[in-house]
Amino acid sequence: MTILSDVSLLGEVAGLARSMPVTDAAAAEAARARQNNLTKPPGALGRLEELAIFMAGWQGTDRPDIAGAQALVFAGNHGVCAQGVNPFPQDVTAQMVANFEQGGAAINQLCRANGANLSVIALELDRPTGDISAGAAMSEAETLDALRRGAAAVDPGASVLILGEMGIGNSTIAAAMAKGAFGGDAAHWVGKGTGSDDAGVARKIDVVTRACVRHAEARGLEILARLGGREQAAICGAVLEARARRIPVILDGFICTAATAPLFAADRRFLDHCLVGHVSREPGHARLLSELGMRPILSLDMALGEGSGAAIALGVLRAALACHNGMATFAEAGVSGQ
Ligand SMILES: Cc1cc2ncn([C@H]3O[C@H](COP(=O)(O)O)[C@@H](O)[C@H]3O)c2cc1C
Ligand SMILES: O=C(O)c1cccnc1
Repeated sequence: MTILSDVSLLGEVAGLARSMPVTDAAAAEAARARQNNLTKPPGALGRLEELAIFMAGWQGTDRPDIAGAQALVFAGNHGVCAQGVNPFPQDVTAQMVANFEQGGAAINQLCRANGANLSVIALELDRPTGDISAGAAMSEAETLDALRRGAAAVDPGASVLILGEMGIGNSTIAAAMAKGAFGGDAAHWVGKGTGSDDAGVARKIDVVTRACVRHAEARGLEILARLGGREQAAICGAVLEARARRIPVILDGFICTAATAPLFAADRRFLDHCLVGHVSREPGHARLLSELGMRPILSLDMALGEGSGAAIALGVLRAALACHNGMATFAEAGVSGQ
């Protein structure tokens, strides 16, 4: 059973926001009180203190744990590649999935280095979604199917969930989703992706502009069906399932964050349990984070995807919780307070 088991129409997803668990204010307050008693000047661990308190609220305990970290990378292919928006050939999606399975990608190393258990889920790579500049990416049934795949992939026992994506052409999809949710010029959302030249970026801007004109009436989860893709829908499904199970989520870069924009557009409370691991070099990401009111944990000039920035941020979260759970209080250590 997942949170989506009883959902048969996309329009029903927005209604789930009403019955979602919220952060446990008492647990967060107890964690804040503990932080203020630890042997350091108040607030001296800065953002690490806020991260520990955030984890406490979602896990519902003043001593949050991070032992079972799960990383999920969803892969999909996109019909919009027919528009020449991708420097690398579409076959690279499946080739990278094989590379993930053999342990050879950046995300494999970053999960190993930061203690996350990685699974890769390929979503019908031999059947790309529709070209968003010519029609809808997915039907309602296809969207629901990918949402369910994402929800089903979440380990109910995970202490934190890292999300990532792989899909050649999906920096164009991310720009279209961000524009669909927040408006603005396509040029504000489009970037080089894997290394488009100026002509390639101009093509991406044109495609995103045309797609958003075609799908101008899309709202909420319809943005996902019309302008998104399977890995984007699976990310949304995983975010929803994690929320139902009170599992905090770390989103990755521009593409992963943009995947969740339809949830935010449907009901902004859907992303309350999500952190953003890093701000990507892709210029639309900082703009998107400002629209979402989210502050990234890291800024490392990365533009990779795969969940890479989120996996590195897991290391920061681990450091935050090591201090929170392991430090002595002033009383325990016999250190004088103020
Ligand atoms: C070898 C390789 C590994 C990757 N890992 C993530 N991406 C990233 O690049 C893609 C998006 O960029 P664009 O829209 O320009 O195609 C996505 O698959 C994303 O995850 C990769 C891309 C490549 C080429
Ligand atoms: O920020 C991202 O998610 C990103 C940017 C470029 C290429 N792939 C992913």
